[in-house]
Amino acid sequence: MTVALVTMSHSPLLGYADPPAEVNAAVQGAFSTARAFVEEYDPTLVVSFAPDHYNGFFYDLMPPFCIGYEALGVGDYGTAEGPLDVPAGRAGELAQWVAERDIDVAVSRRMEVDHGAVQPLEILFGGIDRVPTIPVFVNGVARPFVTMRRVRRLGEAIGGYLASLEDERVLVIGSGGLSHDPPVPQWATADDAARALLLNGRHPTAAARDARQQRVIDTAKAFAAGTATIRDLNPAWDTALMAVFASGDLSPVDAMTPEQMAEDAGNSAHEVRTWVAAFAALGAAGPYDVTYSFYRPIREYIAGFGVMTARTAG
Ligand SMILES: O=C(O)/C=C/c1cccc(O)c1O
Ligand SMILES: [Fe+2]
Repeated sequence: MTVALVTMSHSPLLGYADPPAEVNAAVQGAFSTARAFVEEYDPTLVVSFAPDHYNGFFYDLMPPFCIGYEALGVGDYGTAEGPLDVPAGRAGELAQWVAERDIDVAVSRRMEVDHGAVQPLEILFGGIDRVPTIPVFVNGVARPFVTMRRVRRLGEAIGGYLASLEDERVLVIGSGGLSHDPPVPQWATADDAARALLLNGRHPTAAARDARQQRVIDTAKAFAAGTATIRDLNPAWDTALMAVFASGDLSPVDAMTPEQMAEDAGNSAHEVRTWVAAFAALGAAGPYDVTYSFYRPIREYIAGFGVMTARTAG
């Protein structure tokens, strides 16, 4: 049994914004390094922890966690549309294992996933159906949020299952974060039209999707120009959290609260829950070494942009 990890920020603006060439080269270099790490490891199974941005999960039924037995990319921001290669039997075993360890997870026999889950698979594998992948939704945008301790325990429970798979080389992916505050609507401040989207905005028309995406693209341009009203990135917060992940002792995340996280690092900083779950899963399989760490605050992408790779030691 071996387990390896890639955690990475995602940004739907990757194909829509134009940062300085040097920044773009640095990000592409980080992706190349992560890709080489994955190619060398050659995983037989991927467990992808990802949030959703009101493309697959809505307030008509919003679980904190969900394991997909089948999954489809929705194709937002030009990402791949269509089925992932989900090993349904393994996904069912995983859900049972986690339930037996007192963690309540929803399951979906038809999970719809957006750029949060799809982008890392495209970057690392060149597609969403190249390697058997179990998608695990971790709510990172829709209040209320479970405690960070709970997320860590979910990761540990999943890591325990992965460690039991003698015949697999498992890669866990955590997608999202770090500090960022993109204009994803929130229930408390949304108008009626936005609330309709948050409640049940599945399968929007092309025009509705374009309008929604254009708003984010325009905000990114304004943010880079220094004229947006969204919360700024917080490199100190981001790098301190990455140091916790690298240390192997995740207990400091238990003290993090949603209120303070939003205050310090923006309303989408909750996406780091996917990193917590991924590192906790890796740590449950044994001590690990971080083999690569990249960080840049990139306003054009509305993202404190981090990439880390790690694997069980020895
Ligand atoms: O869902 C959207 O429209 C935008 C999401 C977004 C924007 C910027 C950075 C991110 O990590 C996002 O998920
Ligand atoms: Fe996101």
